[in-house]
Amino acid sequence: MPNQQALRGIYAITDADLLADDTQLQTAAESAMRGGLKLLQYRDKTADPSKALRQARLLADLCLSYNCQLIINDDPELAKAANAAGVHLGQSDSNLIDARELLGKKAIIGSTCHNSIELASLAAQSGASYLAFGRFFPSLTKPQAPSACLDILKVASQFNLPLVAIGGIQPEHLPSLAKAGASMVAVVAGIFAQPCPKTAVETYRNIFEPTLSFTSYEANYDTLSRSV
Ligand SMILES: Cc1ncc(COP(=O)(O)OP(=O)(O)O)c(N)n1
Ligand SMILES: Cc1ncsc1CCOP(=O)(O)O
Ligand SMILES: [Mg+2]
Repeated sequence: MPNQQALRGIYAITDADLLADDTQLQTAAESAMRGGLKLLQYRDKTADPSKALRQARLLADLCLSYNCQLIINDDPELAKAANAAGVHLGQSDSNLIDARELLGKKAIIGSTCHNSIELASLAAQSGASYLAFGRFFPSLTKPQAPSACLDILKVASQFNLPLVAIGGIQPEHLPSLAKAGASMVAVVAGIFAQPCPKTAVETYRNIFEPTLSFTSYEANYDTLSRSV
């Protein structure tokens, strides 16, 4: 299991349409990491298991060099095979408790909660490492994703878990998301549809990170845990 770091800051998610082959994936992911990315999700819905394993391992190697944590979307077995830091599970994916058993207590396991405090409560009880809400804004990557409103983040602070906001997030949205309680923002197109992912990550970080210190769930934590 790679080193654990605080779950806060920018969370980039890859996209198979935007990054069509291994070279594009590697180049874009490395560029994002050179911009200071510390959390990356591998998301490929094309369901080709051999490609998925090859690319997940490629990203895992790259993440090691940049001290970035790799999360695999949907697939706990792939996360294990690639020695990733964890997995992100939606409501139609594998069961969180089974994934925890497979990956161990140190694994990062995220759960999609859409706009629902009931789903968040279930995920928290099942041992989720973070709760993801969204989509907050129109998204070209997943236009049909159920929408969420900022208030859900405020209500979800009761779980004392890192809260992720996702869906159409642009730099100008960051102050309101941080103020509402997001400790991470998950971004696909805002980073990987840009000509330079490094510059994009720097732009998001420069706006989000200073705001976070005073507004995230970590405000109650010892400053030592603030280590993006
Ligand atoms: C950080 C983060 N949040 C939400 C999702 C969406 O997961 P899911 O609902 O399972 O949808 P797909 O991504 O599988 O289409 C995510 N991947 N990451
Ligand atoms: C996977 C996912 N789940 C809800 S919105 C979304 C896509 C986010 O991508 P983008 O940042 O390009 O809107
Ligand atoms: Mg899923």
